[in-house]
Amino acid sequence: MVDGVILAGGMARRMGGNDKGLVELAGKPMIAHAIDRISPQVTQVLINANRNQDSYAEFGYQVFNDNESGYLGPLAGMVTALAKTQADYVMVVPCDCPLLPTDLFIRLHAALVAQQAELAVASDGEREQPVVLLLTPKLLTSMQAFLDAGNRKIDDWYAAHRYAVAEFSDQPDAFVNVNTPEQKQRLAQAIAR
Ligand SMILES: Nc1nc2c(ncn2[C@@H]2O[C@H](COP(=O)(O)OP(=O)(O)OP(=O)(O)O)[C@@H](O)[C@H]2O)c(=O)[nH]1
Repeated sequence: MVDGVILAGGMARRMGGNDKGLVELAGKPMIAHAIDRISPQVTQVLINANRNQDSYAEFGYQVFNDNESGYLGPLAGMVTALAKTQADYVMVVPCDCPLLPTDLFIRLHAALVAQQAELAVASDGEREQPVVLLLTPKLLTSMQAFLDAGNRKIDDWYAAHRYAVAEFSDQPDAFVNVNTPEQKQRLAQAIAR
């Protein structure tokens, strides 16, 4: 079993505070693009959101918040997901990457197994994508302790583990990420072409 967790719990300051997952891109809310890419690959989709939960629930999937006071960053969403999952794996993706690979799970899993790793992270060939991870529930204790100690940087957390890297250099746009209204407009134009 694989839970696909879509992180939509940020403040989206660069988007002017508009809830990024609900902002429209090419005719549908941004998170709907991630759902379309991820849902065929996982057993169930879970949405991690800290506001507008009723709107997120309309997509038909379970919605959960960070269970922490304040916005502590994506790690807080991941910790909560690992604490509640019943699945063998949790695949985490952000809500603001509309072109995620349709073979994301299979390749993260293959890398994890081949490299006998504890987790796998995606890379675009140049940079690791710290919010695109394949995790197992065993990692909860370590992630919770890292967060409780005041740490927030995901790559610092996983660097202390045996981690595999799955490269997607064959899909150069896979992790194109939308943070600002200008980036959103550029991507909408590219999708329309
Ligand atoms: N659960 C949760 N997810 C978060 C939090 N902060 C960011 N994220 C998610 O992590 C991913 C990357 O977030 P960023 O773009 O760095 O942060 P953001 O808050 O969405 O946007 P900015 O405020 O413009 O930096 C997105 O999917 C966010 O929804 C948080 O405090 N909790």
